[in-house]
Amino acid sequence: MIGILGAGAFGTALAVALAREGTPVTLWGRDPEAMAQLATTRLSPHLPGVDLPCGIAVTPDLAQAAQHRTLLLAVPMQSLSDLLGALDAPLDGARLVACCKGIDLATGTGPSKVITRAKPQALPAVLTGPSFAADIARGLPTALTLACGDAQAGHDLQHQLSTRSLRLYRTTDVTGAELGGALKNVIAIACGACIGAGLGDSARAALMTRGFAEMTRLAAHFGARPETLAGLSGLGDLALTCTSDLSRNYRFGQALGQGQAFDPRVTVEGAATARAVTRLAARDGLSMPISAVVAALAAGEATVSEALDELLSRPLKEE
Ligand SMILES: NC(=O)C1=CN([C@@H]2O[C@H](COP(=O)(O)OP(=O)(O)OC[C@H]3O[C@@H](n4cnc5c(N)ncnc54)[C@H](OP(=O)(O)O)[C@@H]3O)[C@@H](O)[C@H]2O)C=CC1
Ligand SMILES: O=C(CO)COP(=O)(O)O
Repeated sequence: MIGILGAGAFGTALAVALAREGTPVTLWGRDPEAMAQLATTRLSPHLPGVDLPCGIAVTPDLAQAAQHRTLLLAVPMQSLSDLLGALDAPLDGARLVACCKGIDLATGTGPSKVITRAKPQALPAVLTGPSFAADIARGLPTALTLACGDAQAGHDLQHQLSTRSLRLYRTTDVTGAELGGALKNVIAIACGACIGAGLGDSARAALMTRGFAEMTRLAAHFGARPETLAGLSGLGDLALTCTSDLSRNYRFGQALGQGQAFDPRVTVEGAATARAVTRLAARDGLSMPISAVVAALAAGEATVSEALDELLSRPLKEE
């Protein structure tokens, strides 16, 4: 049995994929009314047209959902710490799999360190990589990365969470996997802004490539392996998110590029992560120019044309 904490798009999609293949799931959401409605209709507003299989038990009771030994944490990055704080049990030995992508603004760390800080007796892992919730819920083929510092536990989780259409690759490089997933959202905002402002596909290819260089630079600084960044959790997710209208980060960037408003209720992980990255880069003396302009753009502190000037006026250098 698996507990999924967070009944938004991703948590619900993972619940559907697992339950469809016979794994019983307890899906927890914080809004009792929404959970009661989900239990009755078996339809989630996050996944139109997808029926919840009967193997999913829906609950607003956090303690009940958290009884399982494997818990998928599917809330936005900036809410992860609050969610863990709301869990009274120490969760000794439980496998806590972060499904969020980002860097925690309060601590400047990724989800695995947030988990360890809150629940030192639990085992942290990360599930990340290129996948839209809608695709997973429809049973379309997807490949993700399961990262866990404990190789045996990672192997077990890989088998527990893989389905016929959801194929998990494993790694012990947790830092690389979580930084790839966090940073690709920042670059996706830049690419969305580029396309939204009519700067063209060539400029987007340049942003993706130089963005990938930034991702690799920051990740290497924190001890990640380059091959992890070149895998599903880095390059794979960068390619998906920088080129698809299904991405919220990309659409947020497009709205910035077009000078249009964007619904503040939509989860856009890259905005806070760009700020967190900019702080880390300033602290550690790293060059992260695209992240810096995305942080300024997202905060309304720069226009797209100012951001472009900033990037294009940098000194010419070796690739
Ligand atoms: N959607 C996707 O395609 C994918 C998403 N992800 C990642 O998954 C994570 C979650 O995204 P996603 O599910 O799409 O986001 P959604 O906006 O669809 O859902 C977020 C859910 O988290 C809940 N939530 C927010 N804050 C808290 C909190 N403090 N305590 C408890 N619950 C909370 C929300 O509850 P409420 O409704 O009550 O506000 C909502 O149900 C993100 O990090 C994202 O990057 C990863 C891969 C794919
Ligand atoms: O992480 C995702 C795809 O892998 C989802 O991207 P968005 O959060 O930008 O929608």
